[in-house]
Amino acid sequence: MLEINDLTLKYGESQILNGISLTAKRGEVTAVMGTNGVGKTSLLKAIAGRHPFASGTITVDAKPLGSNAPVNAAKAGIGYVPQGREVFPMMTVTENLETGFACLAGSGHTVPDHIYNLFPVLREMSNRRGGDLSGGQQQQLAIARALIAKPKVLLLDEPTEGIQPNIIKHIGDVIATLREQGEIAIVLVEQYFDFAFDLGDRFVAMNRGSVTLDQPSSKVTRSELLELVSV
Ligand SMILES: Nc1ncnc2c1ncn2[C@@H]1O[C@H](COP(=O)(O)OP(=O)(O)OP(=O)(O)O)[C@@H](O)[C@H]1O
Repeated sequence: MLEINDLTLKYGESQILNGISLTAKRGEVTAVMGTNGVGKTSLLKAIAGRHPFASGTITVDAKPLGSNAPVNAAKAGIGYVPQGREVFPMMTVTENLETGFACLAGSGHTVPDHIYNLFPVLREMSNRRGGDLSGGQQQQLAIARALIAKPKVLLLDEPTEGIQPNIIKHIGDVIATLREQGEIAIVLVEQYFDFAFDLGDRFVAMNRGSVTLDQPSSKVTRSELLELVSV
């Protein structure tokens, strides 16, 4: 379980997160929503160790994460799929996937079948360069790479952005499968409202670096949430 308590984050003198607290449980999709610039990506970057937080705590299964150390976050069980995917364009699909092993001890790891079963297109394209894949295929590769190290928490930053509808549907199905397997806490940052609304077990709405709503799906109506996260 991921627990965030009173987290603040700054870029220089600008405070962007003003005391964020939230909990994401295994086997649940926690959807973090809000308009452009409210701090959703910054929150994920803090959890993933990509940007230092100024104060507050982040724990995974009660163990605190340090600030600004991506490899330590990965070792602690954080899988991060950044906005824009960050696929290595000159490396093959298999090589991209193998970078996911970097935070694991030992060597000689091979990509497990269950990863290819979730994303069959990656098996077909295993020798193609990352940069030659379509946006949707790259998104699947980025999610698969994050799953390689068997994370306890999966952070997804706008996985539907710029992706064609049939692949959006497939990514939604994969997220639902991961939820059913019950081993990962999924934190979904998403601007595509209905995608997030259909998948979310818990909704966290943000505005100007603060949480304005944090409720299970049973206690939030579509119109209430839509009003909170619309411009
Ligand atoms: N590296 C940075 N340096 C300075 N300011 C930044 C930096 N990254 C983001 N910001 C600012 O921090 C605020 C929050 O940005 P962030 O990307 O976290 O928001 P967001 O909710 O994810 O928005 P979006 O949906 O557009 O990605 C914005 O005002 C943004 O301009």
